[in-house]
Amino acid sequence: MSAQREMKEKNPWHTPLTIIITVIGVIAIVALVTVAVLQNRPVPQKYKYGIVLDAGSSHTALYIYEWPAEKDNNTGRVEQKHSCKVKGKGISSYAAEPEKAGMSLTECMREAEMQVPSRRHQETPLYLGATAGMRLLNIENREASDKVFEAVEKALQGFPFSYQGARILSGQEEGAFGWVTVNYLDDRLKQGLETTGALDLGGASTQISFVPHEYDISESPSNSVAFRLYGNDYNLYTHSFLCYGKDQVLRMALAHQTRSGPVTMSDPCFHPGYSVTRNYNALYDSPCVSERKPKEAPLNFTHTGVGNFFRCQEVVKTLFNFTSCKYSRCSFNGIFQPPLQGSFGAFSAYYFVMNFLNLTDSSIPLETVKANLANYCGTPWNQIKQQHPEVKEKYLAEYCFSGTYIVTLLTEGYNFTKETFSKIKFIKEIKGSDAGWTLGYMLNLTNMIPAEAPDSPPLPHAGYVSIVTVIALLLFILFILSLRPIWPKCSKKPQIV
Ligand SMILES: Nc1ccn([C@@H]2O[C@H](COP(=O)(O)OP(=O)(O)OP(=O)(O)O)[C@@H](O)[C@H]2O)c(=O)n1
Repeated sequence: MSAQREMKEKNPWHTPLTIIITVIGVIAIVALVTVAVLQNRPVPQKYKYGIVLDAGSSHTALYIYEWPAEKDNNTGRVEQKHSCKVKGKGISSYAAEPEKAGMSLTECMREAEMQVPSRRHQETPLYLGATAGMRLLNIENREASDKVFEAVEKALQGFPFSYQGARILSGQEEGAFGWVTVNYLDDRLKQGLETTGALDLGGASTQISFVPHEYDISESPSNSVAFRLYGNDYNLYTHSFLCYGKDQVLRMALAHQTRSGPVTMSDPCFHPGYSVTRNYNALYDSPCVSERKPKEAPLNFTHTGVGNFFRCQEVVKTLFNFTSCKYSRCSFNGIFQPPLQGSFGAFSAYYFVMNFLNLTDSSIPLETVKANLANYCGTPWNQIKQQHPEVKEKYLAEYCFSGTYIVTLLTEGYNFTKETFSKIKFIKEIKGSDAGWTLGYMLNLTNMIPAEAPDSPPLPHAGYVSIVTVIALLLFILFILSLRPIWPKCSKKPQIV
């Protein structure tokens, strides 16, 4: 009994020093892991914001973007937080009463004040970019266009954001930024994947942008834009056709069919039974058609529908000039276009129209698209109105024309074939953000896409904690092993001292 007690007393594990060292070691390791976990736990996310107003020909839209505050240096994803459609027409339609252009933005700007946390207002950049409507007004009446901008600037400066200016984007910028948006949202730029082309159809202009494969696009410098993004070089082909947006091209089609100044015009692009009175002066009040105005014409003409897709296609084709091309190859109107490459995203009015016609599914063959359009255009106007009582008549009447224009532009204009047509995806948005030029514009102006690839990201939180824990455990085991000299000897024989 006394020998056993003596054995216990001599067991080195039970010396106070060993116990103290072990306890301190364990506490130190637990403290190390705890500090690492607490110090690096994800803090509640803070965001920064940017606002872009897209002053289009048909309407203005406001977009609010947000991104994690710590990561505006290239690694955080910028996403659309909110959008607001300005009531009424585009700012270019306020040429005669410019103050109203400024006032029209108030409601959406108030929404923006609510959406962006007030502590971020002052640092939030606010941009306004105007597209083809203002390009046309600027051509037609420079003074009026300047007055509209003055009014818009004044209105925007009255809000608490960091106003960065209002300007007209060139067609090249509009095309290129649309391409940046689509490829940024698809994560193709950061990953260096093959890019998607961008097809944008507005009210007054239309853009095509893509990176051609092994084709020298320098033969037309005005159609090429060079980018270095995330360490990759891109030579982008882009072109914007002014007057080939869906509203202006409709004017051109009506002008073409009324060039002799008739009292009544039968239009294959409108449904049978459709009939409205149109004013000649109003129709020709645009630089896209003003030169075509007939010398002698009555005040009005009666616009009636016939509803024939194939004849409508013939009308649309007359709006494209295929005769002259000074480059190795052209799309139309003597504009250089390299061979189409890869897949395309088609947005804005491409989407609105094809979505209305139930033709956004890429698996629908081109021939079926045409057959559906032929059927749709041939449907009597009364029946169309009955089927879509919720759609404004003005828009409803134009879908036959718009659908025919889209198919003709893509196939005859840009040379999509029945094989390549299936590579077009009609899209409204990508991962919750609208497809369009605004996001690309803001990313560019805020330098949020770096030319070089960002440094590889630090370890994620979970990885960091795991590594600290494993290292701490290893240290603990090493510590225990270092105490080997004072470990009790494992012998069956009691150790008699
Ligand atoms: N639900 C909708 C919304 C818009 N549109 C039409 O789509 C066209 C283009 O709209 P948008 O992309 O907003 O063009 P804008 O920016 O106004 O034109 P642009 O870029 O040429 O200045 C316009 O004819 C508009 O009437 C439509 O058919 N259905």
